[in-house]
Amino acid sequence: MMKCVGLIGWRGMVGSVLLKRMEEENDFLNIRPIFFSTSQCGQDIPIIKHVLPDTLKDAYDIDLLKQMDIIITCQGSLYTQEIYPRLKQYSWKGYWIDAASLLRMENDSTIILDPVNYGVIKNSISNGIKTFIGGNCTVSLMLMSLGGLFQRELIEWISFSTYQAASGAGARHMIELLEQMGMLYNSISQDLSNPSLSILDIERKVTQISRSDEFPIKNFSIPLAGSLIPWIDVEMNNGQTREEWKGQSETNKILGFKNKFLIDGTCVRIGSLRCHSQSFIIKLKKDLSLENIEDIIANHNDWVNIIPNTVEDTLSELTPSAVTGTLKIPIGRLKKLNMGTKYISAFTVGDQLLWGAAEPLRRMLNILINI
Ligand SMILES: NC(=O)C1=CN([C@@H]2O[C@H](COP(=O)(O)OP(=O)(O)OC[C@H]3O[C@@H](n4cnc5c(N)ncnc54)[C@H](OP(=O)(O)O)[C@@H]3O)[C@@H](O)[C@H]2O)C=CC1
Ligand SMILES: N[C@@H](CC(=O)OP(=O)(O)O)C(=O)O
Repeated sequence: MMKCVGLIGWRGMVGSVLLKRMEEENDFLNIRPIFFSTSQCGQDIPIIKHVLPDTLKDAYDIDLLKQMDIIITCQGSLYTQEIYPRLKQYSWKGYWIDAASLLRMENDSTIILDPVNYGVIKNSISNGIKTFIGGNCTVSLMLMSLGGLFQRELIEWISFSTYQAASGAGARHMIELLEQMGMLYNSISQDLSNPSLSILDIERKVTQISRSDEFPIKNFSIPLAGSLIPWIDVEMNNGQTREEWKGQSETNKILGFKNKFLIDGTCVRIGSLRCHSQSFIIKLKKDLSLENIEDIIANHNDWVNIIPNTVEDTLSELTPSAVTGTLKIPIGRLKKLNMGTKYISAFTVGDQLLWGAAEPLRRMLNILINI
């Protein structure tokens, strides 16, 4: 019999990317979906291929939620915090698949990224684990790109610098970034064709506008357009931000280890829309040739792709604008560093709403409906 799957948070940014992917891959042919909403209960469900018309159910209706074999939620940590303990209190035996970070580090949850940790996921299912959580977007994208080096345990440590898109902060932040860009352009659009003004006159005007009271900064709290923000998420007690802390802690949990891999760096918000990029300095345990390293990386999964370290290939394949909206995981700028033959650099780009959020969830759903 087809499994009854409750979908919550499908209307949001991550959830709508998830629905689109499920529709593209005909996932709805294999499940009996029930759509929930925290705010639109009673309205029609979205029109989706292979799904019969129905009305939205109340996402706080515990009696109905209890009847689901699987619940997949992209609604966020507040919803998880309210509903998950109540379901557990009622000894609900279904599977919980969640995009939110709240339960990621719990002992009875597994972080899901099956091209990287299928074995860990299978073991968890065999051991009765019922809670499967999508990883942090930056961590998942790092593992999709460097999975081969992790799998062979060739990494001594990684230092990262990230270039994270506005979408990671949520839809309202993306809108604000575009409003900031628009306001900056509108303030100088006439000046650009005025030959008597120098670029520094124009820049001064742009800077003044970005520092003025009318500049839209409600969500980011400071300008992002034309600037960057070297701080993501809350402060930890060791100087790291929580986003930086996730690099080592989530990576090790995903791979089934406790602090085996040393990973640290700086996370930075930049003005791209939905692709996170990351620059890595890696110390390897062995001196391997670049060709060997490239083979190990390229053979790890179907989405990672080595971009030759040339200007043409880098500019055409290794940018957010080339990758946005695709499942591609390009990795390039691979080279040995002056520090020694075991030190390499690499640069990767990935869509943080696909591999960084929605795709691992729909793949986990498929693993569960096939067991
Ligand atoms: N943004 C990201 O990159 C990532 C997010 N996550 C997790 O996923 C959670 C959801 O994130 P995200 O999708 O960005 O959140 P959104 O704010 O886009 O959506 C969350 C919910 O808000 C409600 N909502 C209210 N008004 C609207 C509207 N106008 N359009 C769409 N939805 C609306 C919907 O619930 P309803 O239909 O019930 O009203 C929706 O499910 C996050 O809290 C986080 O835990 C995880 C990884 C990455
Ligand atoms: N914090 C990430 C996005 C995100 O939602 O991460 P997490 O799922 O770990 O809370 C970013 O801002 O880019």
